[in-house]
Amino acid sequence: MRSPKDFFAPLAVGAPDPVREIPALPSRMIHFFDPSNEKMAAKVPDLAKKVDVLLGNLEDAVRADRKEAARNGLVSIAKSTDFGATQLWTRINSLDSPWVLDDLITLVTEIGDKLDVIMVPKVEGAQDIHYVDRLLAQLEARAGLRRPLLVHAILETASGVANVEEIAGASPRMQGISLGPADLAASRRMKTTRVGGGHPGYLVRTDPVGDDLETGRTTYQQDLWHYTVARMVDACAMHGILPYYGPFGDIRDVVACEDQFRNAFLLGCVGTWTLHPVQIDIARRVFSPDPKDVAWARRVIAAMGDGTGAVMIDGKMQDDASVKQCRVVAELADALATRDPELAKAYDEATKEALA
Ligand SMILES: CC(C)(COP(=O)(O)OP(=O)(O)OC[C@H]1O[C@@H](n2cnc3c(N)ncnc32)[C@H](O)[C@@H]1OP(=O)(O)O)[C@@H](O)C(=O)NCCC(=O)NCCSC(=O)C[C@](C)(O)C(=O)O
Ligand SMILES: [Mg+2]
Repeated sequence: MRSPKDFFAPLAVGAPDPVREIPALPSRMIHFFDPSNEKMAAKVPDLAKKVDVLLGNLEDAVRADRKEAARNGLVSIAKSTDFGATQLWTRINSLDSPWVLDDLITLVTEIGDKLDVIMVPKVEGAQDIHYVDRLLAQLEARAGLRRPLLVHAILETASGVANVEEIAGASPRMQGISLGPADLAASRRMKTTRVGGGHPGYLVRTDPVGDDLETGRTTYQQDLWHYTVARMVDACAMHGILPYYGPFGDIRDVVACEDQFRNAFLLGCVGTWTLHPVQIDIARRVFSPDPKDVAWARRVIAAMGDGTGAVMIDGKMQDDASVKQCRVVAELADALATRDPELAKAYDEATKEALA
C-alpha cells in the first residue's frame, strides 16, 4: 500500500500528474463497437453525434483471429474521426491474455492523446489496477502525454466483488466501475445463461391462505443484480468515482432493458453500456432525469434558501437531506443540458410550469 502522501505522485518520471477529481462528464451510454467490423466502424462518425461515450472493444465479442485487426482499426478510427465532445474509450483484453501488452503499448503510444478512459476487464483486486497504473505511467511518459489516461474496472469476478472497495480506491486514475453480469455469473457459478437482466425462476411468492398451497399466490420476480449494483454504487460513491450498469444482452426485449437500466439509474448509476443502436435512445431516456423531477428539484432548492430548516411543499416535508437529493438531480440535469439542447429546453419549460 502506498502512503496517502504519495497517492497523487506520478508513477514514472515524466508522466503527467494524476487528476485529483474525476470529471463528471455526461456518460449516459457507453456505446460498444468492434473496430474490426467494417459495418460498425463506418457508423462511428454518425454515432459520435448521438452518444456520450464511444468504446472501441478489443476483448470478448471480438474473435481471437480479429484481435490485431480490432486494435489497428481503433488506432485508425481514433486518428481519422472528429469526436467533438464525445469521449473515446477502449476495453483492452484481460490482463492474463496474450494481447493486452500490445493493446496498451500500441494504444497509448499511437492514440493516447485521443483516448479518455481504458476499461480493464475481469479485475480481481487492487493488484490489477496497480499493474495497469504503473504501466500506463511509463507509457505516458514515453509518449510525452500531458493528460493522464483514466481507468475503468469491470466488476465481473467473485473476487472483484469481494474487493470492490479497494479496487475503487486503488489509483487516482480510477474513473468508474461497470457491472459485468455474464462473466460474474460464470465466476460465481450462478445457474443462468443470460447477459444481464432478471430470471423468472428468481422470485418470491406470497404466503398461502389456509391449507391451499396452489391458488392465489402471486409471485414477484426479483432482481439478480441488486446486491452487486448497490455494493458497486457505494464503493464508487465512497471513492468519488462513477458507477455504471453493464450490458443487457436481450437486444429484442427493449422493455426489460429499459426496466433494468432504470433500476440502476435510481440506485445511483450514471450510465450503462449500449451494445446495439436500438439501446441508445433507451439509455438517453433513462439516464437523463425526467423533466418533472428536475422541475420539482429546482422548486425545492429555491424554497429551501440556504438549505437548512424545514418547509412544506405540496404536503411534503422538505429539509436539509431532501434538498441534497434535489441538488443531485438538478446538478445532473444542468450537466446534461450543456450537451443536449433538447433536454435543456424540456427542463426549462417544466421548471417554468412548476414555478408558475
Ligand atoms: C449483438 C450484435 C452481434 C447484433 O448485430 P447484428 O448485425 O446481428 O444486428 P442487426 O440488428 O442486424 O444490426 C443492424 C445494423 O446495426 C449495426 N450494428 C449492430 N450493432 C452495432 C453496434 N454496437 N454499433 C454500431 N452498429 C451496430 C449492424 O452492423 C447493422 O448494420 P447495417 O444496417 O449497416 O447492416 C451486435 O450488435 C454486436 O456485436 N454488438 C456489440 C456486442 C459487444 O460488444 N459485446 C461485448 C460487450 S458485453 C460483454 O462483454 C459482457 C461482459 C460485460 O463482459 C460480461 O458481462 O461479462
Ligand atoms: Mg465479461
